[in-house]
Amino acid sequence: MSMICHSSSQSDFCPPHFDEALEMVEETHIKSCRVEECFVETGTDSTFDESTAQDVLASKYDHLSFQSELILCKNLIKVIPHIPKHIAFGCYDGLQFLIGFARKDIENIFGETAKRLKVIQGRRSSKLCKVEADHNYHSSHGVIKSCVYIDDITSGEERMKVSLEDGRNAEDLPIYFYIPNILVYKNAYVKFSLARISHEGCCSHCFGDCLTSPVPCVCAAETGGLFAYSPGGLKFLEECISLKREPKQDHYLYCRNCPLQGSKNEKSSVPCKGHLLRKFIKECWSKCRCNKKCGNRIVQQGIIVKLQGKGGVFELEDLPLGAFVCEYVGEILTNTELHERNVQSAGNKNTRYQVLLDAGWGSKGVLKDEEAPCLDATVYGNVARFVNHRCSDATLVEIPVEVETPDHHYYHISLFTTRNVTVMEELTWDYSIDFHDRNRDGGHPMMNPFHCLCGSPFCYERDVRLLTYVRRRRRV
Ligand SMILES: C[S@@+](CC[C@H](N)C(=O)[O-])C[C@H]1O[C@@H](n2cnc3c(N)ncnc32)[C@H](O)[C@@H]1O
Repeated sequence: MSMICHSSSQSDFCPPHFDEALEMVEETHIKSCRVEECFVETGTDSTFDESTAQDVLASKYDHLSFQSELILCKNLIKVIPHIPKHIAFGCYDGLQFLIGFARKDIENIFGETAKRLKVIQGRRSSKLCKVEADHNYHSSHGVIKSCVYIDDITSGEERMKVSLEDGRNAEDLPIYFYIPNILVYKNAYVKFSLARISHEGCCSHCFGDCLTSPVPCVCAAETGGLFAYSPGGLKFLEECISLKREPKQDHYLYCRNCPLQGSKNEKSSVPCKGHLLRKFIKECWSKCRCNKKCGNRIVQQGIIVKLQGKGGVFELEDLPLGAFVCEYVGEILTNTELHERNVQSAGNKNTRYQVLLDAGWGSKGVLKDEEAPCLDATVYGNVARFVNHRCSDATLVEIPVEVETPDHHYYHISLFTTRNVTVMEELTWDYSIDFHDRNRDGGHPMMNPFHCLCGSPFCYERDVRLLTYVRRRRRV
């Protein structure tokens, strides 16, 4: 792992403190892989010789009492007179820093020295966030693959930081804005507002924590009198998982003018492929009388687990079966608006991150296109937009969760673990793609078609490839 700190457009920039760097590495990497050596390389984009560079370094770190650290970790610091500009563009008075953590012997390096380093207190105002490099960098410790590292993609919007490492060049990264909660775009109509409170479906007589109440409250009615978040609720969760993995024909609703097929074809003659009708969770909310800390308020609290984006989303701590990971957040828009948006961006090969909120169509009927709400996380979204697809045995399952309204047309797509997940396991979600569809977007026209690389033994596309192969062989 490497980190380059740069001062571009930061007037308050100050170089990172060692303990901050160590803390960050501990948070993001030590749990997942053995960090075995810590080294610091400093350099300039000017032509300082080694001793001048060292002097400059010492003077720049003077106000951070870095000099003492410099002595302490003399054997860890290597001064290279010149770090190429493209590795660390932007610099601190011509001085650049590359702090690296390589693998060797964790005990030797993170033993005494690290302990002492951690004791040194310094200013913590440096922005230890973006690692940006255009090319692989040949440091004295080997090739450090260039990557973009963002310490917190949520910019403090979530309670937990979510870091991101991406092997692409900074300019190749898709532009998006992090939002922790759903935002409504233009015409979408979501039937709830504080001004329109009715007590329908909320526990207006409860107090304290509903989970400890001897009688299940009104909100638990949706889950058959069982709180999904209580230990007994695991049964409910398992039902949700098997409904998703082994749906029966009668779990599907087939509509006459399917908005999903209509969004692909101007004049839809393609029959509906069916909308899987799901089980809902209803959370207590502000309209209820229970305490804000009531155990039946989980999704609305936001992310509380440690996540990292790295070509997918990874878990930085062990999680039990049924843990809430995150909500799929995006812009809410009507199916008509989404269709218009897709027509305008036709030809644009960027990944789309769109989902139709159709989990409750059976109970309330099918909405017209200009009413049916969809989620689009392409430009505005949260960490869930980075979750990759895995066929069948994905580590996450989506469950519709009602918070503000018992109306099944608007809900929160909430991702829960389908089993115990260990640290640094990839979190995946079955997008419900029909890989048998020759157009490759039949089952999920709101996502770009792709060839599945999930590697699951139950990979749907592998089955399709196998079938095609067998058919071809038979023809020969
Ligand atoms: C919601 S995004 C997932 C995050 C994406 N990997 C990223 O970094 O932005 C969906 C896209 O990721 C890629 N993807 C996700 N799961 C995949 C899989 N199992 N096999 C191949 N590509 C996948 C596809 O390009 C898909 O359109």
